[in-house]
Amino acid sequence: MGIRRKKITVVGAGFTGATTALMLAQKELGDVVLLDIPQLENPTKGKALDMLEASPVQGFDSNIVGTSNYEDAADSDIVIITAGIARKPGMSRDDLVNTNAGIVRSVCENVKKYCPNSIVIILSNPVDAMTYAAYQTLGFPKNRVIGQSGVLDTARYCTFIAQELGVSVEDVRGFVLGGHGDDMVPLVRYSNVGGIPIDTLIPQNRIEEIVQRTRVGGGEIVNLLGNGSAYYAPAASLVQMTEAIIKDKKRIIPVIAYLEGEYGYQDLFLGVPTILGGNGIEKVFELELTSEEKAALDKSADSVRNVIKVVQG
Ligand SMILES: NC(=O)C1=CN([C@@H]2O[C@H](COP(=O)(O)OP(=O)(O)OC[C@H]3O[C@@H](n4cnc5c(N)ncnc54)[C@H](O)[C@@H]3O)[C@@H](O)[C@H]2O)C=CC1
Ligand SMILES: O=C([O-])CC(=O)C(=O)O
Repeated sequence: MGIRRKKITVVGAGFTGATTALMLAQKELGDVVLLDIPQLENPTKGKALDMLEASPVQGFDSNIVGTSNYEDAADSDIVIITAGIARKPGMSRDDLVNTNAGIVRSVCENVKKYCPNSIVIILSNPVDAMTYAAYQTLGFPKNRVIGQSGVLDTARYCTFIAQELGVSVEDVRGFVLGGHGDDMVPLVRYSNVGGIPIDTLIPQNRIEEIVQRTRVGGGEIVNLLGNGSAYYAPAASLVQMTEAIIKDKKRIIPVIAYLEGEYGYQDLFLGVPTILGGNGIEKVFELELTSEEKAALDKSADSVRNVIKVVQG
């Protein structure tokens, strides 16, 4: 039996989906299927072919096809869902809930049918609630249904810390807990540069500004773009998660995971630190939190629960 390349389907060929497809192929993580609605079949095929024609220049051997037919996605190892509408200035992510819940559910019906053994990563917003909707529709075990927020939120946080200190982004460590909304919880106590705690290097008022800028980091980009939301850093985040799974790297990454008692929460999807490997979410770390940190996480969990209630009907 030959060794088969991994197959990765990206549903939604818009800004985030197309960027993700190209980055996945450039890293040769597998063959990529880019899938959008039938009305956009030709543009989707065109994007995929254009990416493929970059492969001789950049020297990557991943195949990329565009389609609107789930048969082309059959038996994918990983499915990344970016389908849905994005917010515009003045909107919150939660304003997208009804439209995107319908889209995510219809996509997941197909994923369940054509890719029953896949690991599914959800990006569509409001992502904590969309991951919940996907989990309900897919009926997959919880380790195989994963939402993306923590990698992106942490990336923003680490960017701002590196800028503040004028140090390499490679040496910044930290992470963000909670829902993908304005009350997410960057954990300052667990943040360091080259092992040196940031609160010994950055004054408290500047740390607070960095935390606040991180919380509204998505909105900052939405306001600058004017007609859509971020896609380069979101795509890079999806690729990091995909790589951790495909290479079974067992990376410690904050992702949106289904909680059944962890941190005291039941039947909730929320951003928490996990081990991400070949089986998807292999472990959820339950950190000791101070009473202040726990209160902030409770507030974020309450916001997520309110949006989940909408998808629960
Ligand atoms: N969780 C996160 O950190 C982030 C989430 N997002 C979210 O990701 C989503 C996509 O964002 P963009 O790519 O910028 O939007 P976009 O509008 O550029 O692309 C969305 C694509 O989904 C497609 N689509 C709609 N219904 C579909 C269906 N039933 N099947 C297949 N494809 C379908 C559309 O035709 C469109 O091409 C938005 O909901 C956005 O809010 C974006 C960035 C970060
Ligand atoms: O802000 C948005 O609507 C898109 C998103 O989730 C992000 O960039 O964090």
